[in-house]
Amino acid sequence: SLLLRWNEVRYSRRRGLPPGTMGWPLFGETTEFLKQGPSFMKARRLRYPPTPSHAPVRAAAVASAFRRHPCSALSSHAMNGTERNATELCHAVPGAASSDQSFGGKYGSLFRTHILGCPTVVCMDPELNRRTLASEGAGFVPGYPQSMLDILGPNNIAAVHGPLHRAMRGAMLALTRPSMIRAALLPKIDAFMRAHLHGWAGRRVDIQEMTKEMALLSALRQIAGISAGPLSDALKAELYTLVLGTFSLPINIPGTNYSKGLQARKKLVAMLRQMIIDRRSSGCAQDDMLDALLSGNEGTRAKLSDDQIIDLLIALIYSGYETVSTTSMMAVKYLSDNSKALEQIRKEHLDIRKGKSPGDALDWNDYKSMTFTKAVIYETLRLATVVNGLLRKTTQDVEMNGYVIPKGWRIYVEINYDPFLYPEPMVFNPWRWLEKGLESHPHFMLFGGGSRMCPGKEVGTVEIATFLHYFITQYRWEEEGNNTISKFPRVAAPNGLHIRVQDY
Ligand code: HEM
Repeated sequence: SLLLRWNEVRYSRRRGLPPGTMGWPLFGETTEFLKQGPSFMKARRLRYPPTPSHAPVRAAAVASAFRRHPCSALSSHAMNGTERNATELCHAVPGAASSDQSFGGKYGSLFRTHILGCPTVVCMDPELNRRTLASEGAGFVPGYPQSMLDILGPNNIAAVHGPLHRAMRGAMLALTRPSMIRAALLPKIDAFMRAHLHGWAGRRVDIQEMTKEMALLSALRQIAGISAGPLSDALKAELYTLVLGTFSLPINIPGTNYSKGLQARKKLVAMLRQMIIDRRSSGCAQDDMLDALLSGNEGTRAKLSDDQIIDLLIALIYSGYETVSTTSMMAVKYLSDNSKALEQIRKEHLDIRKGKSPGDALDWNDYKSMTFTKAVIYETLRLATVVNGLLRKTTQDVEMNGYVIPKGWRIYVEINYDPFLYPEPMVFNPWRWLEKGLESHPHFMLFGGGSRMCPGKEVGTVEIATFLHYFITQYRWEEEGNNTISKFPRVAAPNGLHIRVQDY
């Protein structure tokens, strides 16, 4: 009790912090957070009253400065010190007032806690969140856990800022832009999915295992034309270990997931470096992402060094792997549990096949017509995502809603369960995406926002949609056995998700 009390008193001495509890010294409330997940947020949303009335520090001054300068019209170069200070803070006060009004002003939207080794402010106000993500450089940088930064490498896109981030992001966007998907990636994805889903009828399939393999092999094919075989098996083994390491405590003792993750990184880097050497010496063009990166073609303009290309390839594989695999697995699960949604999505895909012979591939127009499929994918992502919240780190004291968030704290941007944006947020309801144009809503953040918005959004959605197309039009299925699924902090079926598959 004394330790808990001491820890609270320690933090409550700081003026201007949002309400909240800090838990145990060092460990904070990490255990509760990891155990309870969304309920942890919900309980605190209800516990703390609306924020505007709290605004204890300089709120009025900042608000009046902001009134003189609508955020969008400001350029930081043209401002004097006071004004700049006011704008840096503007994502707090005015946004808070307006968003709390437009979102009902019913619940608290900010609270402090201590999770994942850092003092953290959890923000559940969609407008504040949007502004936080849009404010890289003005007080916020990505705040990914140390283990992730160490294992994904010094040139990882998540770890770099400024011009290097822009160069790496530019290279990645050039590889994943819609014209590339239409011309080069979709045909590869289509051919891969057909082969991957071939011959499942009559089998008991662990859909978790199959979607993992699918996401990895599909990415490897797009990146370097690698098909299933010894090389993909070796890459797979190292990647699985690397992923586990990125979600661990950064203690480098042999045997820990962190230490194994670092070893896996070393081996992956060696394999990718060899791949680059082989590709250069072979001299033949292969029309894949690696070729584009090595030649600086396809608008990847700024030529990257080999080390940067290697970390970019690791980022491409890592970012697309768990996101695509778990969403595909969970879409199958939600469709199994919801016959009305299954009927509707199946009709959409059978209609697409009507105009085609069995061997015809999906084209861009087919993908664009998959309205309900996209709704199913987004709803699945929202409810069972690997990206539950986004982390930012403050690089200076920052005001939010009139509270002062100290330099070096983390902001946890909660994106998926806002009850005003998503009424009955815990219910699987894909139709909500058809009603209000939620995808173009400014508070749609399933793929992040601002200058870190996911560059793989469209490729990832195309992969999941193509997988669902061939799965749903060829097969029906039933769940078998006692499958359990945990959704937080990672989506996983610890003993697999088994289904019995039959021809449709
Ligand atoms: C459907 C599945 C996907 C989801 C839900 C998703 C989600 C996200 C989110 C929320 C972010 C923002 C992270 C932040 O702001 O801290 C992000 C960033 C990123 N995503 Fe995705 N992603 C998906 C698929 C992909 C795919 C397939 C790729 C690769 C082709 C990819 C590559 C990246 C990269 C490289 C970043 C970092 C961007 C930067 O820092 O500039 N993602 N993703």
